[in-house]
Amino acid sequence: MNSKTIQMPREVHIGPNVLDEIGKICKNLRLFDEALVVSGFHTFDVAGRQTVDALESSDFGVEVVKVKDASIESVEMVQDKIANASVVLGVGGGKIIDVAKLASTNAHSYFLSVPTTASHDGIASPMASIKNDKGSISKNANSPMAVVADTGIINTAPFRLIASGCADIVSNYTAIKDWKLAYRLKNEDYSESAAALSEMTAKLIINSSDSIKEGLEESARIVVKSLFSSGMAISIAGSSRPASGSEHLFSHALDRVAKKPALHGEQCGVGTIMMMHLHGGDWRSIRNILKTIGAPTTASELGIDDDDIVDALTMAHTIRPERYTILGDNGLTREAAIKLAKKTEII
Ligand SMILES: NC(=O)C1=CN([C@@H]2O[C@H](COP(=O)(O)OP(=O)(O)OC[C@H]3O[C@@H](n4cnc5c(N)ncnc54)[C@H](OP(=O)(O)O)[C@@H]3O)[C@@H](O)[C@H]2O)C=CC1
Ligand SMILES: O=C(CO)COP(=O)(O)O
Ligand SMILES: [Zn+2]
Repeated sequence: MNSKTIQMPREVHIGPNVLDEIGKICKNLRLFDEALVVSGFHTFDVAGRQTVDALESSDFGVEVVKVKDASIESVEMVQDKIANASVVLGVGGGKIIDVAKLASTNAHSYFLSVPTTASHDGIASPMASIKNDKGSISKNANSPMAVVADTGIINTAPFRLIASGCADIVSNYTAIKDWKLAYRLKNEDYSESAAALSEMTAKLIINSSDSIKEGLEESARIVVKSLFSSGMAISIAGSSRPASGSEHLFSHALDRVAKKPALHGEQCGVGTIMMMHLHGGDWRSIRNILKTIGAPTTASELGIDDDDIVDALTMAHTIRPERYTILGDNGLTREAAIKLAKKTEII
């Protein structure tokens, strides 16, 4: 049997005010001297500056780089700044964490994931989703050495971001159905334990959906823990398969065609409703869960034109042709896409 390596974070720090401890956390991990903080144009004010202050008070020299998008150019820009840094800290949402994760992997530097929101399950995963002119590619990267999730900060993020994180997890349901299909039809590698963990995480969010409320620190904690365990499913699989199927291809396609795309998890949630219908599953219950969480369930709630939904449905299968899903090798015809989006009341 072939050997396999599974990477997991070494430490997870979660709770209010853990960000103030980040200097000590780095030192306990035997990281010293120079640190590079990668953050976003909003998230620097939310948590980046506080990260710099905490590191400086533990005697780190700190450089800061702000990133706008999750492109390969951003990864290269960050990589160029790493030079002497013993550790790279990604402080922000999904795109910041992905860029810092991949740049630190390429530069053989350690990486700490410091999420400012619970909007995506890349917080602890060993993958980075990088956008290019074809949509999105999933690149292997090192898992973070540690995750420092300050639920006091995450809790103050707009609730829309937390609801989006829940929808990203709900999408595990169709991702697993697609994965099983690819296993049966294409003999693709499949991991029972990764699939079970991914589905269990989605169930956990559904069972907690009534208690996920705006402004509750406990809600932020539940969602972060679920995103973390979804990331662990990705670690076990060694690919994003357990958390990304046809619904994610639809979201990546929307990122290309929509004038103003919505949040990643929001788009994946709407995609899950439609892909569950294609799988012959209970799409209405997926829609009800998303509604309970407060995530969008229609094109207009996403702020996306009906035509863009249909275009994204017809091109989704082209985004990662190697990832077989319910969309098959040829995808949906325009007529089938319109029928699907209407039947599920997305448009
Ligand atoms: N690697 C993996 O395994 C995975 C990767 N992903 C990827 O993650 C990305 C989605 O992440 P997501 O976080 O939704 O999107 P973004 O990283 O684009 O963040 C969305 C917006 O939220 C802002 N923001 C973040 N935190 C706060 C806060 N506390 N208060 C106010 N604003 C805040 C960001 O600000 P700013 O402008 O400062 O960035 C940004 O404007 C996608 O690119 C997706 O492909 C998703 C799942 C798994
Ligand atoms: O978003 C992800 C899992 O939620 C990662 O998936 P992708 O590989 O499709 O970018
Ligand atoms: Zn996702």
